[in-house]
Amino acid sequence: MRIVILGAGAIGQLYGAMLSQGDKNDVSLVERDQAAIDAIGAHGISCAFGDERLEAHPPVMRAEDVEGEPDLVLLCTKTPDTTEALEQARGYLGEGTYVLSLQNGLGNAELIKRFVDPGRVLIGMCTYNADRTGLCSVRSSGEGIIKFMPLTSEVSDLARAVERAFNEAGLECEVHEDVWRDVWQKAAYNAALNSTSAVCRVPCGGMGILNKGMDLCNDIIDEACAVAEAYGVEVDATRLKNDLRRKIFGSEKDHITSMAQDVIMHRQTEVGSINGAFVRYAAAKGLSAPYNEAMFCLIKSIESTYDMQVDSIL
Ligand SMILES: NC(=O)C1=CN([C@@H]2O[C@H](COP(=O)(O)OP(=O)(O)OC[C@H]3O[C@@H](n4cnc5c(N)ncnc54)[C@H](OP(=O)(O)O)[C@@H]3O)[C@@H](O)[C@H]2O)C=CC1
Ligand SMILES: CC(C)(CO)C(=O)C(=O)O
Repeated sequence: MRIVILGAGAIGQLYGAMLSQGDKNDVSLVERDQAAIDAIGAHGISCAFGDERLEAHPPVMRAEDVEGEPDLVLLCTKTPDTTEALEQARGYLGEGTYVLSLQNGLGNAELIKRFVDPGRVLIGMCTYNADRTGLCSVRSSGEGIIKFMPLTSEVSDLARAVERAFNEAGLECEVHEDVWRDVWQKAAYNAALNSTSAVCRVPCGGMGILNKGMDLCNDIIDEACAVAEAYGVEVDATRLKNDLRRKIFGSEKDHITSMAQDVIMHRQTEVGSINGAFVRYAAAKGLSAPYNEAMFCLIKSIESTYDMQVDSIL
């Protein structure tokens, strides 16, 4: 399968390195950061899974250098960059090209539908984690699952081939007719963990240190799940809260959430499509979502004051 990965950041490098193993797939990455293009071009990608290391050398380029039309475009930019990335991909989005988003947050399918027919939109979620450790290196606990669905709920041969490609690459993956419940649950999980860990600038394990931190995460989850239910999506808040507790004391303890990575690196975050989305979806049903709104306002304030923040007074 010919795959173009849009965004050679943390998760893009993880997928890129794993999917390009062997000779089954023809994988390339598209990146806008020239320093990352140069580093990956010179050294390849290095993925660390504890003491194990995987090295891979997939080609990486700018959008204008992609030749031909891939079978699959795998979106690995942050959500505020999706529109720009797909604009730049217009030249190689062919009649047969599918676009898959496993990005966090809500509203990703709506954005992709502006560029390809709904029949070629694949939407889902991923619980793998990836932390950048350099321009061309990442680390991951290596644990997780990917679930996705065709937006039209018709599971095509291509969707099955995508599922197979991920599984053969060692990334557990399932395609179903409907994974909206998983997408909303993942968004609720991120609304709690990503925003709080980003405010505190700590790895996930840091949120387990104080019961108060866990209580706040649980309140955000309860509120996000109530919004999901208002849209007819049945989510299991208790399971999510247990999952959160298990992961922040276990496999995700050292992971720095993608939103905390953004705040630490002074970048724009995905808070608008995570906590912000719950606030908007709640308002559209006449509900309020005060915990999510507070986290949204805090992260937006942090984002807009990077150049004013004080690290020391001496
Ligand atoms: N990291 C993780 O553990 C997980 C991440 N996710 C999701 O995966 C997605 C990607 O996250 P993550 O990998 O952490 O993000 P990163 O910020 O590490 O990577 C995104 C990359 O996309 C690049 N990019 C932005 N715009 C374009 C463009 N127009 N063309 C080409 N490249 C572009 C960025 O470049 P630049 O540096 O210039 O901004 C950056 O290198 C997000 O939606 C996130 O929520 C989901 C599960 C886990
Ligand atoms: C925390 C994690 C890895 C969820 O499993 C995530 O989605 C992120 O860092 O954005």
